Amino acid sequence: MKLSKEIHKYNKYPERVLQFGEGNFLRAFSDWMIDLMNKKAGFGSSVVVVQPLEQGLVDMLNDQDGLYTLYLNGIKDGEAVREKMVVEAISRGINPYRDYEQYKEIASNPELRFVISNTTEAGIVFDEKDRFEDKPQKSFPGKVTALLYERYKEFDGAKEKGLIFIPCELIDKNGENLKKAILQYAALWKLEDAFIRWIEESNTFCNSLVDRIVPGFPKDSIEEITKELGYEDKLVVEGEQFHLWVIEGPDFVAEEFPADKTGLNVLFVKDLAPYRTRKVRILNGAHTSMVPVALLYGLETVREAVEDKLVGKFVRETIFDEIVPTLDLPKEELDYFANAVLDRFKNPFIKHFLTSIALNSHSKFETRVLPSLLMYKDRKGELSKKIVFSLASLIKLYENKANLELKDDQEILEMYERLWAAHDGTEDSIGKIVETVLAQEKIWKMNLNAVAGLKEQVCVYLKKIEQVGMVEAIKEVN
Ligand SMILES: NC(=O)c1ccc[n+]([C@@H]2O[C@H](COP(=O)([O-])OP(=O)(O)OC[C@H]3O[C@@H](n4cnc5c(N)ncnc54)[C@H](O)[C@@H]3O)[C@@H](O)[C@H]2O)c1
Ligand SMILES: O=P(O)(O)OC[C@@H](O)[C@@H](O)[C@H](O)[C@H](O)CO
Repeated sequence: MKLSKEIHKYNKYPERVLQFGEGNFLRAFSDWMIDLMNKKAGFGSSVVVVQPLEQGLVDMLNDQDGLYTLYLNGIKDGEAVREKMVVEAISRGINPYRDYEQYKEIASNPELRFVISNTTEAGIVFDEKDRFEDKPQKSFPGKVTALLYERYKEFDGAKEKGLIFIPCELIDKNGENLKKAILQYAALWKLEDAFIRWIEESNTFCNSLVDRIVPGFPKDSIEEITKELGYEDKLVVEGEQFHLWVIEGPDFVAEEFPADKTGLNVLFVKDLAPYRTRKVRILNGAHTSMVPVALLYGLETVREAVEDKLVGKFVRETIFDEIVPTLDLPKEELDYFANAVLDRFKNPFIKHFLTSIALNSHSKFETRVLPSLLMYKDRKGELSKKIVFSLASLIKLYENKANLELKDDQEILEMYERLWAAHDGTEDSIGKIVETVLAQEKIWKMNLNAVAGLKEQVCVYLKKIEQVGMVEAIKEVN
């Protein structure tokens, strides 16, 4: 028996929320919150989900009438808990590549008010190849611009039909960047000035920062879970208990989106920059910098990494000695956050695979780790050893990318292919590999060979890893 409305009755509300992205994160985060807001704060809104890519999960979602089971595992009020619930927020999913008319009709729903998205770091982009006539446009902002134009025409530019955007992509100023891309499309497609004014004046683009560890589908334990549930659910999603959503926007957003009235950890603020920097540098920075080291060490999950004697020490010292000193918030606050993050990493109920965090490691290293390396050098006048060691490990990790099925930008994968194939084991050859990787301005937004001493230090560590393997090499920096 599969999960569906036949076995789980639920209320559908007007579709007031449009969601781009049907991935694990939103289903374990904002959809869960909207479900609670419907049940506890009279929000009265269903979510219509649009699949941003041609391939995706909306068929599966529709097959289960928008329902899925969420497990929230972790520590709540000091107690270990494993809660499960069926999330009822989603009314249906649409694949705009197949059902464009259905997608277009969303624009003329007078009750629509919010747009939530998570299209990964790659999603909020302007692609000048997108054309107005495309059905649909390739990029997420292209699709939204076309939809907004439909809405603008349908309601004659009525001010109250503007939408509130709360993007969840983990990029700086996600709301502002989405708006910028939409305005670029409006200009590219030569849409009228009045439409551009309507975007500017009647639509609201909030920046937001999300935080919840969501490992996703529990592939390891799905058989037991199915037995426990008594029904089949192809969209089970697992996340931790901890959650934080920081939303930067005008006051009326908090009134209209009553997440903070339901005991949820949702903050409406005027400036989210400090929250973002703290989270991205400490939590995501620790994740990204531990991945190559822990994988080469032979570990599989985040928990194993922080609980291992040597790798755990490496992770803690990276955070407290090399990341925290580069941040500007009060030290006690940073230490408190960092300790809480380490506790979250040790969550015994969550299996967070290092290989899943490894996806696109290079762009993550650039945004989440490199700023700490550069700031540390600036402030202390020397290199942060552990972060540099992590960079050397990253280069080594990509030698055997096929073993771990590492996914990254194709150009990056091809570069490593060439570099490692030409490697003859000599110091010169290591130097060549390191110099070439550090020179990739497309990845690092600068030539890292310009950082004094960096190339030499990466070479030293890479050579050590080559010679003695990670289990011994990590002792160099511990
Ligand atoms: N999983 C977590 O713990 C977590 C926590 C906070 C933030 N995030 C953010 O969420 C993202 C991953 O989401 P997920 O965990 O739901 O993964 P997922 O693979 O389940 O979902 C990814 C979603 O992004 C869409 N997408 C992917 N590439 C796209 C592109 N180029 N254009 C438009 N849409 C695109 C997919 O269609 C899908 O809906 C990451 O970028 C991460 O920063 C994840
Ligand atoms: O989701 P990614 O792949 O961008 O990054 C991996 C993790 O660092 C990330 O998912 C964190 O668990 C999350 O950002 C916690 O809020």
